[in-house]
Amino acid sequence: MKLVEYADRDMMMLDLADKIASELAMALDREDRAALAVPGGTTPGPVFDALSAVDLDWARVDVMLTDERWVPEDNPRSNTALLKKRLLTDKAAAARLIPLYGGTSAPEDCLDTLSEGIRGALPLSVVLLGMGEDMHTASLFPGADRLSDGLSPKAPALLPMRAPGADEPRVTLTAPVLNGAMSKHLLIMGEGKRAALASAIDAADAFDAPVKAVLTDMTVHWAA
Ligand SMILES: O=C1O[C@H](COP(=O)(O)O)[C@@H](O)[C@H](O)[C@H]1O
Repeated sequence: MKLVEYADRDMMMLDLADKIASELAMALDREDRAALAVPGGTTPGPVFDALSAVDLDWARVDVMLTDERWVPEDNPRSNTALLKKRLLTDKAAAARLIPLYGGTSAPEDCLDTLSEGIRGALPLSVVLLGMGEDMHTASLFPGADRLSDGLSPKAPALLPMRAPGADEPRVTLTAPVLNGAMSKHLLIMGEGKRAALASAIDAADAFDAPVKAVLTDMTVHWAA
């Protein structure tokens, strides 16, 4: 794992967007298509704003979330709504969205269809992850009902996840899919998350600190 500390948050967002854009461009030089997975939540919006304006052959890029809260797009907690509003706009509007929400009452009811779409886009060229102060990443939460399945090297690409720390059912890309990305970035801000990262590094295993499962070869981007 490599930790990059930035003097300020704005600089971090712009630098990170630039890095992701060049990694996608390199992937498109090698392959017909590139795949980018990004988090939801409160942190990545400014990276999305910067990325969406980048000149790239977006029509050859598949974009998916690392995880989704099982809520419709008109719910303010919808990660898909954030993605559509802040990333899949401007030049990046030409990218193909691989959905992680299927509109059924439970994720299990359309898991096969969603998984099929994801499998067709793998492996990921670039993954950008977020992290909560509870050390969850994507929707791999401490204490989640299927955490052990999600951390397994034999995990399917996508799993439903329910956890005491999550307000609603989730779906999440699993550890092997996240770790299979050619390039991995973790974006965190503030002292609380910096301390959480340190705790995860020191943790005995990933069950109490799921982000630990994806830290190998990770670049962590942090600003106070
Ligand atoms: O619930 C989620 O939380 C994490 C962290 O979100 P943040 O608001 O602290 O940035 C996020 O990475 C994940 O995609 C999201 O579903």
